[in-house]
Amino acid sequence: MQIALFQPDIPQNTGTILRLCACLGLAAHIIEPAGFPVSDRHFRRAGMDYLDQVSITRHVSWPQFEEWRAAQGCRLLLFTTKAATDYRDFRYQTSDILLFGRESAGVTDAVVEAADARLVIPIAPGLRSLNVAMTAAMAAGEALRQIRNPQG
Ligand SMILES: C[S@@+](CC[C@H](N)C(=O)[O-])C[C@H]1O[C@@H](n2cnc3c(N)ncnc32)[C@H](O)[C@@H]1O
Repeated sequence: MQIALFQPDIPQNTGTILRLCACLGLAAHIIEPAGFPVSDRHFRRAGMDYLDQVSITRHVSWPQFEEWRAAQGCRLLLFTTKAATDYRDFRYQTSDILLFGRESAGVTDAVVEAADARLVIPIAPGLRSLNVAMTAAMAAGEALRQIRNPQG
């Protein structure tokens, strides 16, 4: 199970998600451009000392990420408010990549098209969306629960 962030633009959210990845043992992927510097140096300056515990791969563009993913043969599961499938009804695999969109604008149509599945965390009617780091935590929690307890 891996986590990918599409062009993140709020560093605090990315930091929270990288910490989640470190604590849960998940690899992280950042698809650039991001709205802030994503070099190791900048993360370290921001005090993210647990960075040593997480594998972070930077992809300079969406096409380059897709090239890498094709070589890996991993499914791409897009979390989006514009999906019909409840994330609890989907069957996850260990090799899946969970993808989350940019805070300000979500993802592009090309990303929506490329995804193997589009999943939603149902929220109260009339409300826009969850925070992206909250979404990542809920998504990773459900996916890992299923993978570690396939009967459950
Ligand atoms: C703040 S939201 C983006 C809102 C953006 N205006 C849009 O139209 O997508 C940031 C990211 O969090 C994730 N997200 C937030 N709420 C979600 C939900 N209820 N279900 C699935 N994903 C969600 C999605 O990956 C989304 O791209």
